[in-house]
Amino acid sequence: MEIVELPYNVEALSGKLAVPGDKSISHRSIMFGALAKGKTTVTNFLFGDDCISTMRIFQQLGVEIEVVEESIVIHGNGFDGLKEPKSILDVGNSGTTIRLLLGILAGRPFHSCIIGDESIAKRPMTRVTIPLQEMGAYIDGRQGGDLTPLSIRGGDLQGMTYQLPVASAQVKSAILLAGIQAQGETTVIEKERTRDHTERMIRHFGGVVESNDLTIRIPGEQTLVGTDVFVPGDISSAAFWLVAGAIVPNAKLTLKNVGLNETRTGIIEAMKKMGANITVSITTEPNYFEPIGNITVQSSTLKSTVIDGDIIPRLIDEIPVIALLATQAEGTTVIKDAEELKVKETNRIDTVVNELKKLGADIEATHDGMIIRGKTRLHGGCTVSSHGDHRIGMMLAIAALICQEGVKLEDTKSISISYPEFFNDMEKLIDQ
Ligand SMILES: O=C(O)C1=C[C@@H](OP(=O)(O)O)[C@@H](O)[C@H](O)C1
Ligand SMILES: C=C(OP(=O)(O)O)C(=O)O
Repeated sequence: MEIVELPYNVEALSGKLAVPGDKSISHRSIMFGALAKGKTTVTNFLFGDDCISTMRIFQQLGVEIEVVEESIVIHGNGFDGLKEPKSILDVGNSGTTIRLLLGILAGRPFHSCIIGDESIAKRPMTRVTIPLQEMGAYIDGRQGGDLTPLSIRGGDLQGMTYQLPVASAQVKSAILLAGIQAQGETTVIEKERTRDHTERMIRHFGGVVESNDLTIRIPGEQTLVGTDVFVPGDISSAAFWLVAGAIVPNAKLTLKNVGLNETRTGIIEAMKKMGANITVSITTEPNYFEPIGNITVQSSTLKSTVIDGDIIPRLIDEIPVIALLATQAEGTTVIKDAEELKVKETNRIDTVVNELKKLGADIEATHDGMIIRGKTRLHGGCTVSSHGDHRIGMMLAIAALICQEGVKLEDTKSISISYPEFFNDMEKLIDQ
């Protein structure tokens, strides 16, 4: 297993950086490009392992997808353009790929087998397979269709009304992707607002979907039309530099062209509440389908906070790095209502708590989050592990920047899931 010696005791960070394309939007750009009729060109696509898994799967489903210079060109032939795959579809480590794919395949009249890696094999799928079966798809898998390997044969879908039992954009999106192919209308009622990239992308590809607070309605049997997509920078990747900028002394960083969709900007609100010195400016035209802008962060004096309730889905993937931020805030920070962390790439409550403790943090796990007492000096002088979870690996690499002694990071390969250039970008910010 690869072990990397991380930079530590860093005294300054500076520079401007364009973080890689948004992972959620990159997945969807391939999917919608494949389902639309005509040509779609995607620029600033994230060439991370998860999005490459999505691209390969749609190629296996018979869609012509080419990489032209740094862009992706997709020649979609509509929903009927998807063909029965001759081999198993492997989603790798990607929860977004498997759950949205199930929604798409639910309406296709053929059989597919789906597998993923060891982490995917533990992640719950009945949250999507139950509603999709109710709409008319045939799905089976280990433990009553909850775990991979899964097999699916799409059916003639009927629209339905479904109240989401969990706040999950992946579940919402799977049902919308089935609903857009079904007979009649489908209504999804969310528990809390989650990222709305699927809804925005349906409209961007000429489709119809109505959202009113927590209720989303989609008419069935729609046709989508190919279009161009510029993928905004990923705020979930920018999050690592936002926290680095706030906790490293003498830091001033600007992150350019970051997606600022309000269903994703919880981290900016939480950091501001903690006293972080952050400024944001939107740079896109008001009618672009996703808002984009620049964020500047500087070294900050931080205070503790409570993070709970409906902000959780708006910063769910940033909680590991927010926990690190809280170790540098004066007082006790409480993160709750975040049980969903247990079913990510790892159980992120346990991995965050165990790994940050090794570095000297005062942090404890609760049933739905964590409690962090600050401000602590992180000592380092040990080996930590990503446990194969990209967000844990990057959070630990940022933690090392403020450690007194060297830190070794085990299992760094996972970082290429969402941020293949992470260590190069880190070097740029330390060097300048
Ligand atoms: O729809 C998406 O692109 C995602 C939704 C979230 O998952 P859940 O829907 O399981 O909350 C998030 O954690 C994941 O990284 C990406
Ligand atoms: C949870 C994540 O992704 P996914 O669910 O797509 O594996 C993530 O990127 O943090």
